[in-house]
Amino acid sequence: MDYTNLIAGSWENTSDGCANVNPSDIPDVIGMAALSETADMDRAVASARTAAADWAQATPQMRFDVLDFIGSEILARQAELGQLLSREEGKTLPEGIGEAARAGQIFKFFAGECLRQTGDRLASVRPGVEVDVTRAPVGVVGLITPWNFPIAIPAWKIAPALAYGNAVVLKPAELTPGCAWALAEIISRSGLPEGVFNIVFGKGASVGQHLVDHPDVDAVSFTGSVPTGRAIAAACAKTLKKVQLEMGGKNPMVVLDDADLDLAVAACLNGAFFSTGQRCTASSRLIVTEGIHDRFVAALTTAMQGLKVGNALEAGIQMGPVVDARQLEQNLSYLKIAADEGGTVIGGERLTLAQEGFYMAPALVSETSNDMRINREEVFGPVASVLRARDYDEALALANDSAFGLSAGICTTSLKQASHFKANAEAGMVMVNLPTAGVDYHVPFGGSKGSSYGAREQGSYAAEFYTRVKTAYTLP
Ligand SMILES: NC(=O)C1=CN([C@@H]2O[C@H](COP(=O)(O)OP(=O)(O)OC[C@H]3O[C@@H](n4cnc5c(N)ncnc54)[C@H](OP(=O)(O)O)[C@@H]3O)[C@@H](O)[C@H]2O)C=CC1
Ligand SMILES: O=C(O)CCC(=O)C(=O)O
Repeated sequence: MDYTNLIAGSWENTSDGCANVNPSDIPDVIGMAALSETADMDRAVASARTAAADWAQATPQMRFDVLDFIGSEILARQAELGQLLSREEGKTLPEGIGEAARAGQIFKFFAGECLRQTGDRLASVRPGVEVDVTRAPVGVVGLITPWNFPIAIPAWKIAPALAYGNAVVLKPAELTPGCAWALAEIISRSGLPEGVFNIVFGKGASVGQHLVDHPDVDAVSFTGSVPTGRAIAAACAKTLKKVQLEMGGKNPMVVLDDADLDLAVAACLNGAFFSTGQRCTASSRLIVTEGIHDRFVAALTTAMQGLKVGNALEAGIQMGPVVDARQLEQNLSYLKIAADEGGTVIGGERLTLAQEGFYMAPALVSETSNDMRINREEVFGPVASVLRARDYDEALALANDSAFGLSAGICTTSLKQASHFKANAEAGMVMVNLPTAGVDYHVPFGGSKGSSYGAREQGSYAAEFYTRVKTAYTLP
């Protein structure tokens, strides 16, 4: 399978390619993705620019029909797309199918948004003058997406971009081109005018950077690592582009003495290890009060060690492989750093299974302190650390002592403490008796502090980024 660029409505052949490797079974090469050059990106941006004006004028019905078509087809093909996703990214098949379904639902939600136009007609402070406040598309938006949600994240950027009348250039992650191409192929048959949506495969450092720097791009939405996000924000400032960044997390999950132990263990098992821990919302710091600490660590260790690790496509597997060799090395090196700094590492061995893949056992690091690197830096693997806290107040202080602020959770049966935590946790998303990861598609997503920058993604709040507010005065 060749994953080729879609520019101005044409699929383009390219000579060079980058292999799409199955992390569960390394010899399984799923396809080859175009290794584009900056000239390809120039043509994609030019195509979007040419198509942008007409799409900005498209009726709500036209936009609805396009997005509804895309959502319906993704939902109808969720099993097949989920299989491709799990094969190229390594999350388990139920997780892959669930993510594909989520992508379909996102397009359906934003199809509805096309019809829910909002605006204000106001009286002016001047007699006889009318004031209209409306939202206009931003223009050409560049979307840069990571490998860990290879269909849902492109979906939650593309769908609002199109719904609010923008033209798009997508640069998906090199590690997971298959889902991005499948999504582009559906979009190419949706009735969307040619050139409104373009996809360019290739390296972030070359074509991704070129998209960010391009003077004809009006806005950039990015999800990925902190260093790349910061560099993109700096580059966007030079050309005064709108920019939206979703980056890392070091998400705390507080477990209080009064928590339902089984529920807390289930929430932490899910939050820390499902999707191989490769979620920016993963519960990576488990902050546990004294009275439940030892029982919690023992129960979570048993549950973690019971997780069936293996080929993402096999039935019954609960944790797939790590996405690639570099990420596996990063995870293992953080476990070594944690041990060197005095933590007790449980699990986390590299695994050799029947198939050659990037496998490791999930890991818990107990007896840690919040100044250790394992608690300050994002690992992005199936690794969670445990911190002891005297009481709720200390647990909250530890939770908030982080450069990140994406998601924060608490397990408690106390309404008082749950309410206090919701109000005082320094995070964009707060979960009570639920994992820190796994969010709804119709409400805002994003964090505070070093996790996010710019307007929120998802739900109707996405309009903030994908539109510009226009104020018009009329003397009739
Ligand atoms: N918050 C999150 O959801 C995610 C966080 N991460 C974190 O980032 C670490 C590294 O993962 P990685 O995939 O390399 O993350 P990156 O931030 O490097 O990549 C994310 C996206 O940005 C692109 N990109 C890379 N460099 C540039 C650039 N200079 N200009 C424009 N686009 C660029 C990448 O392209 P390409 O892939 O082709 O290089 C990819 O599409 C992980 O270990 C994890 O800690 C990773 C993924 C998601
Ligand atoms: O937890 C989720 O549902 C979404 C996580 C996410 O967007 C990410 O890891 O990039």
